[in-house]
This record gives sequence, C-alpha cells and structure tokens, in this order.
Amino acid sequence: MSVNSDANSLDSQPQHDDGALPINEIFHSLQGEGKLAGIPSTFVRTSGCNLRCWFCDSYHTSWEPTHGWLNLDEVVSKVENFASNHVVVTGGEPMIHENVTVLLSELRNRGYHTTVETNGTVYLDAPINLVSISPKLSSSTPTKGRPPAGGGADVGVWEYQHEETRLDYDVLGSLVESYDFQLKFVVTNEADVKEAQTLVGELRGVSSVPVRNEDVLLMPEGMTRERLAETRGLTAKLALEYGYRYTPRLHVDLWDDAPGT
Ligand SMILES: C[S@@+](CC[C@H](N)C(=O)[O-])C[C@H]1O[C@@H](n2cnc3c(N)ncnc32)[C@H](O)[C@@H]1O
Ligand SMILES: Nc1nc2[nH]cc(C(=O)O)c2c(=O)[nH]1
Ligand code: SF4
Ligand SMILES: [Mg+2]
Repeated sequence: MSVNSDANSLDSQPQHDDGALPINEIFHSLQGEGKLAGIPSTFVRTSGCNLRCWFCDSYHTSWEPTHGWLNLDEVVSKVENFASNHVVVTGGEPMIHENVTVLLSELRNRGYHTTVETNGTVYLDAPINLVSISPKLSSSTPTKGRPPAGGGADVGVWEYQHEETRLDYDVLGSLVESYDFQLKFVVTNEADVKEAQTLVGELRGVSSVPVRNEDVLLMPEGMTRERLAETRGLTAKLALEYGYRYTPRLHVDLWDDAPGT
C-alpha cells in the first residue's frame, strides 16, 4: 500500500457504494486497552484521521495514511478468518468514514460484538456494542516543541487544525447518550487528569445519562515498554487519587506495540 502524499485527502472521503474503506491492517490480538482488555479480538484499522496527536502510536495511518482500499466483502472475509467473536474497529479515526456504518451493520448481522475506538469528534449512527471514546486533551496538540511521532506532516498547519477539531461536546454528549461507552484519556502528567476531570464534569452537565467514574479510564502515554515504565506509575497513582479506572496497554507490555499487535 503506497503512502498517501496528501494526508488530508482521506479526511473527507466520497462514499464508495461497495462499502469500501481505506484499510491499513486487519489483525488478531488481545484487546490491550479499556474495560475489555485481555479479550482476543480482531482489529480492523482504517486509514486517515482528522487529528494529528503528536504521540499517535498509529502515525503510520494517521499522519501518513496508507491508501489501500478494501470493499465490504473483502474486509468481512478477512475478519471471518479469525476465531474471535469480538471485532475492534479503529484507525486512524474510523468515524470519519461513513462506510464504517455499513461494516458495523454487517458485523452485527453476523453476530460479532463490536468496539469502535474513536477520538469522539464525529458522530455516526450505527450498531456498536461499545464506543471507546478517547477525547484528546490539550497535551495531544502537536507543536514545534512537540513534533509528532514519525516525523509527521506540517506541524504548523496541524497545530491549529488539531486544536480547532479535537473537542466537540455535542458529539461527545450524543455518543455518551446513544451507546455503551468508556472514556479513555491518555495521561502524560497530572494536568491531563485535571483537564479530564473538567471535561467529565462538563459532560455530566449536558448528558441525560450518568457518566460514572468507572466509565472514565486513565491510560499511561507510551508506545514502547520503556516509555510506559515512565508513565504507568504516575497514572496508577492518579487513578487512585481521582477515583478513575486505570487501563493498561497490554499490547505494549507484551509486544512493544509491534505492528499487527
Ligand atoms: C491510534 S488511536 C485510534 C482510534 C482513535 N483515533 C482514537 O484516538 O481514539 C487508538 C488508541 O490509542 C491511544 N493512543 C494513541 N497513541 C498513544 C500513545 N502514544 N500512548 C497511549 N495511548 C495512545 C488513543 O488515545 C486511542 O485510545
Ligand atoms: N492489542 C491492541 N489493542 C488495542 N486497543 C485499541 C487499539 C487501537 O489501536 O485502537 C489497540 C491496538 O492497536 N492493539
Ligand atoms: S486521534 Fe487517534 S489516530 Fe488520530 S492522531 Fe490522535 S491518536 Fe492518532
Ligand atoms: Mg493501537
């Protein structure tokens, strides 16, 4: 799959009537994060994202989206090759592709449990068992002093665009009210947890459904074991202090976040 030169072109895709999606990889692993951590799952990773988190551990498909497209039948047949009943649709940002609803409907019809990993900036109406929302805090914004993993595209452009796009309370409120959800925050320091606490408070103010502390997960920043060793202790301490749930990153602990894990 060739690397797409114009990183923006995938961010708003014309819909293909065969349900086609830009797919970076489809692989089988343990769900590494969140309430379902440890469950053998099939991952469908779409390409392209509308944000550019400097820490993105999938920059090969967000900052530099690959361009391979698979139609619905091709995706489903690859998923069917694996034994898991759980499918995790992720990216990149999967919710920027309308056709994700077509895939999710087909997976539901085939009896799969589906999780969507999303940055919470786009709302889609689809049959999803768990929406795993990871709202991006101010510490995610790329800056000249915080260049993105993998070199990345033009930070100047993306610092503004990321900051403008990363938080949408209408979308967050709709997702929380429409789906079983978890809120999963990447933690680099205590300021992130204070910001997450404010965001949860705002969400509680607009949501007609409860946002329980056990639905709020703190996840240490790190795409390597070495980096996680620096951040997991603080994150666990903050989870205890603030009463939120701690989530590991099992795929990093086990396999250093190698491709296909
Ligand atoms: C690559 S993202 C794809 C889905 C979606 N775009 C999102 O951000 O939620 C998958 C998950 O990895 C998390 N993530 C990405 N890079 C990370 C890092 N360096 N450390 C910890 N979590 C990270 C994201 O917050 C998200 O929960
Ligand atoms: N094992 C494993 N678990 C994951 N949970 C969320 C992931 C993601 O990239 O969305 C992910 C991933 O990339 N690998
Ligand atoms: S929103 Fe998700 S995929 Fe996009 S850059 Fe951030 S972590 Fe990566
Ligand atoms: Mg990942």
